[in-house]
Amino acid sequence: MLTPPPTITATERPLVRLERIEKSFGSNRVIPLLNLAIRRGEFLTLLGPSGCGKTTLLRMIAGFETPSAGRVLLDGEDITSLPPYRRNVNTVFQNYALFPHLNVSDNVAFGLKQHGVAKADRTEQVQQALAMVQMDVFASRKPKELSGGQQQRVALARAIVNRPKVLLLDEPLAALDLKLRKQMQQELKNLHEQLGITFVFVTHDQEEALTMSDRIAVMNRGVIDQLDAPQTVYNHPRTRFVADFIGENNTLPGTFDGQTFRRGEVVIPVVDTPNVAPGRAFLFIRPEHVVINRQRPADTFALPAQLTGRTFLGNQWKIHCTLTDSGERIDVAVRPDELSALDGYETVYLNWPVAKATLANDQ
Ligand SMILES: Nc1ncnc2c1ncn2[C@@H]1O[C@H](COP(=O)(O)OP(=O)(O)OP(=O)(O)O)[C@@H](O)[C@H]1O
Repeated sequence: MLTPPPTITATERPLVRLERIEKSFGSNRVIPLLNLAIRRGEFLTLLGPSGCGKTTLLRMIAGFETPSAGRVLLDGEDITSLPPYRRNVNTVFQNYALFPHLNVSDNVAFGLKQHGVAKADRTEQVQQALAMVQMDVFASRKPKELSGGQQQRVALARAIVNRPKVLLLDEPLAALDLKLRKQMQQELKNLHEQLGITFVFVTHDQEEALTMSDRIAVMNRGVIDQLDAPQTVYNHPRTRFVADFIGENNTLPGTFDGQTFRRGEVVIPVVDTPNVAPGRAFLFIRPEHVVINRQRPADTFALPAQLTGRTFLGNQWKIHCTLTDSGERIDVAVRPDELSALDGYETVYLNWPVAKATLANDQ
């Protein structure tokens, strides 16, 4: 007997759905064809290099841009042609965009006033929102009397005060210095947990994406190459672009025969090969997973290599190796206390735990 399909409950239905979205500016096709389902309550990050279309995508959810084709759905409702103020979403921008002539409270109250919320309710909601971002003590200051981090907190309070269904964040921390940025990352995560609303966060900073997100959509020229949890994106990159963009990876070209990966004479066992077609393929292995053997191991594969250089990185050294067969470079991360064991060796044999490598066809 066939098992009946699972019933989709309201909580499982995606909160935001982008259906067959396309976007061009004149002849510049920024988003060729994109589908994306954003889960209710998740912290989703759009990650990718400058110009890949992250902001354009976010602005289409916000309503500041109209797709050239396709639909935007919020909670099942088609909002494609609704103006921003009629959508139950708010945006926080990199440059804060506060009204300079209004004090902190009035900045946060502005939207509520526009929507006709009564004064007493307004005061209470503003107070609550400011308290959530620890800015209640600055309620009567003007934006120019605040630091960048404080202004961004006010912008956040303004965006959450009416409890939108989705909070869109367009590189909100990019203008802050590193220390403050780290602190605000944590605060944003806390805010997300407290509010329980859906966050869609844009960044080109992979570390920020890895630490903050429930899921990351890695974008490459308007295409989502991979949409997964941070650990999956990091440990199992599905394309060469993702492997290069997230953290550091050694990339080795070769041939996949359906079971093993071959480079000339060397046969390398692989296990992480979902959707990899036989033929030309790339193996990705992180520097921290490569093992330098001084003798050729008898029981497993090994790639002969020369040690050609080293770079000090504080808590680790990066050892640069050149593969004997091809001249390609492989970097290996070692701890400082492991370094002296390599002295005097020029030819070594590289391998790695089979499960640590990922394979992909070039895309
Ligand atoms: N209003 C516009 N008119 C014309 N071209 C635009 C417009 N907005 C964006 N673009 C183009 O669309 C492409 C994607 O831009 P977008 O701002 O979405 O990228 P991004 O990934 O957010 O980059 P960044 O990290 O630099 O902000 C770029 O080539 C950009 O020049």
